[in-house]
Amino acid sequence: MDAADMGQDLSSVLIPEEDLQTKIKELAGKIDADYAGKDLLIVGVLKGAVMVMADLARALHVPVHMDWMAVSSYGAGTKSSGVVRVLKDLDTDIAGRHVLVVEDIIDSGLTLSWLMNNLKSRNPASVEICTLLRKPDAVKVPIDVRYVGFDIPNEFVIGFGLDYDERYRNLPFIGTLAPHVYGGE
Ligand SMILES: O=P(O)(O)OC[C@H]1O[C@H](OP(=O)(O)OP(=O)(O)O)[C@H](O)[C@@H]1O
Ligand SMILES: Nc1nc2[nH]cnc2c(=O)[nH]1
Ligand SMILES: [Mg+2]
Repeated sequence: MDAADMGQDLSSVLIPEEDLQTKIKELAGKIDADYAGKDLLIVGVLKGAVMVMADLARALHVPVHMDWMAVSSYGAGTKSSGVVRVLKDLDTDIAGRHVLVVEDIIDSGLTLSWLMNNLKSRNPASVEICTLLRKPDAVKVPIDVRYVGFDIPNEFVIGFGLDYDERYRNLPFIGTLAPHVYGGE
């Protein structure tokens, strides 16, 4: 599916595919430098982080282990419920490990704030965050983020892993959804 196929659902392309790929390679370069000589576990937060995790992992040169957690706080809406549900836990014991959490977006920050507390209680050697997108104007809880791709405006975005009611995750770019799709103005 491309922008043309989306017809009237898409309001605009916010970040084109090429810019996403360039940025992910840049982030991978920083991570490679910071974790040289270390044993790194990258943890993707399902489902949104699937695309960034897959592309980031392939752009990294340091050896990595990969694991996944599935958490959800948005359900079918465009607002965080604030209640984080763990749908799948890690398979890995992270005690003593260097962990890098990979996310698609920090919006209110509620998901990652909860997740970081949860992961820190398991005594990793270190735990840091890499997020492709962040909405500075929407953050409700301060989060210490080591790697950020793009700071974006406070609009509901879709594509590159991000869904609206489970649709649009497969778009190769980040777009904004036309308000009529989710009942806005
Ligand atoms: O900073 P926050 O306001 O907490 O929002 C960010 C979270 O919301 C989305 O996940 P969602 O709960 O929609 O699940 P999904 O990844 O399966 O789509 C996104 O992937 C982040 O995990
Ligand atoms: N699809 C999507 N999911 C989100 N979860 C938190 N913020 C967003 C957003 O802007 N878009
Ligand atoms: Mg998510």
